[in-house]
Amino acid sequence: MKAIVLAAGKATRMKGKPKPILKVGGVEMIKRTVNLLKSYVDEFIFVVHMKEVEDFVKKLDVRKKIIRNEYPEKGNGYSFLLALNHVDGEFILTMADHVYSKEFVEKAVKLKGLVVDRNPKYVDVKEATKVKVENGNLVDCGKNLTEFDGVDTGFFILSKKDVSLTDSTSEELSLCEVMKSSRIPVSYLDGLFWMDVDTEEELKVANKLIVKESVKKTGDGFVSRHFNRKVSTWVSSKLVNRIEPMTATILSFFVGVLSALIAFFDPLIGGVVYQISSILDGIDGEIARASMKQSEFGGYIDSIFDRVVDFLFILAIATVSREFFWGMLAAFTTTMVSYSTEKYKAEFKRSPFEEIKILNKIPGKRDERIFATMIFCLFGFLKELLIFLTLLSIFRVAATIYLVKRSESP
Ligand SMILES: O=P(O)(O)O[C@H]1[C@@H](O)[C@@H](OP(=O)(O)O[C@@H]2[C@@H](O)[C@H](O)[C@@H](O)[C@H](O)[C@@H]2O)[C@H](O)[C@@H](O)[C@@H]1O
Ligand SMILES: Nc1ccn([C@@H]2O[C@H](COP(=O)(O)O)[C@@H](O)[C@H]2O)c(=O)n1
Ligand SMILES: [Mg+2]
Repeated sequence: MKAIVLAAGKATRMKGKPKPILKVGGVEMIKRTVNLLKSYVDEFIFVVHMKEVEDFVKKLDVRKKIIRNEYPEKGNGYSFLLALNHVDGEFILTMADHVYSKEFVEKAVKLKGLVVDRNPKYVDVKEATKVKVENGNLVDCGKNLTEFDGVDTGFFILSKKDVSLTDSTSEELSLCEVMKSSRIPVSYLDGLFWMDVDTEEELKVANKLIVKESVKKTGDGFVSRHFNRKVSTWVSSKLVNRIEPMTATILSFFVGVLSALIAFFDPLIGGVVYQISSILDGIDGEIARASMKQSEFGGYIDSIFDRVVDFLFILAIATVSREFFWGMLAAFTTTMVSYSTEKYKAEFKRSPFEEIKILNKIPGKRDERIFATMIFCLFGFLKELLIFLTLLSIFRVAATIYLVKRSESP
């Protein structure tokens, strides 16, 4: 299937900036859409006007045709008609200045016609293009409709036969006019994440929402879900367009090592810095997922660095408290918590947190251990901390093994 991507806008409300190549959530808007669509599309038809956009699109590693629209003032309907000559049969049509979640695209590509949102959660309906539908077809559209059935998401799955060429003689031809005169079919997809980014403010909001959406759905402990992620996503939204995931991984690792070095001299301060490193440890994954830069090596090294930091911190506490027996047990058992879930992924080729949902609730995850460590360090209960970590980790590992065995039993 082909996809037409309209990227010839003048971006008047953003002072003429090349909107399609502005970064949102760490990746250029047009590239985000291409990345989400490329598994469904065998050729992209880009309609461009700005040289910067054309140069960027030329570098995209996809099969493509680039059509220059010399008259952007003629409207996005004119851009669409320029591209229509290059498609046959069914095709996708979307806007280069819209951002969509993966879930939205996965569901939208199975629909027909204009995808309409009856419960838009992330756009200003007053500013949005609203649509009127009769018998499943588009009969009216525009920003000023007072009676409407939903909001135009800027995502279409059309067949060439759906589109009747309009005989409009007006100077400017909007996509709305083309689609209205063709009475194209309409499908509904409600309440999922998508945005039309027309202003600087909407760019900031989209950035924040994409990072917020990038929090992993499973595998976080209680402290991470209810506290750490609130802080890390705020930091990630500030850094997502500026740093790579690996930079964040290395940063949180060094803060973790620093916390252990400090704990050798002052466990109280060391414990607080350890908790800060734990919060920072969420940033690398958030940036990786938001900017579509997840990598196996990134996940691999992120986890290994965490083991090193946890070992060093426990070594510091064992040294200061001269409790090496409990220190050795705490270091071993906390490492086994990670091993017991990562080995599950290696053997069963699935996430234990997806397969055995209760594992997301059982205490003993790293974020919970580190938060508890900070509390024990604040009160100077160092030996008690090592015993606590050992017993909690033994409980978590035993529970994991039991639940894995039970999940495998017929
Ligand atoms: O002891 P567990 O919890 O199994 O250790 C897991 C942890 O190292 C994971 O790291 P990740 O970066 O994915 O998780 C962060 C936690 O480490 C932080 O403590 C928390 O504050 C942050 O929000 C994240 O949840 C590894 O990916 C796993 O492989 C490892 O098992
Ligand atoms: N450099 C990195 C670091 C992490 N990842 C991915 O994120 C996952 C960890 O997520 P957190 O939010 O808990 O940090 C990790 O398993 C990787 O999938 C990455 O791709 N690159
Ligand atoms: Mg991490």
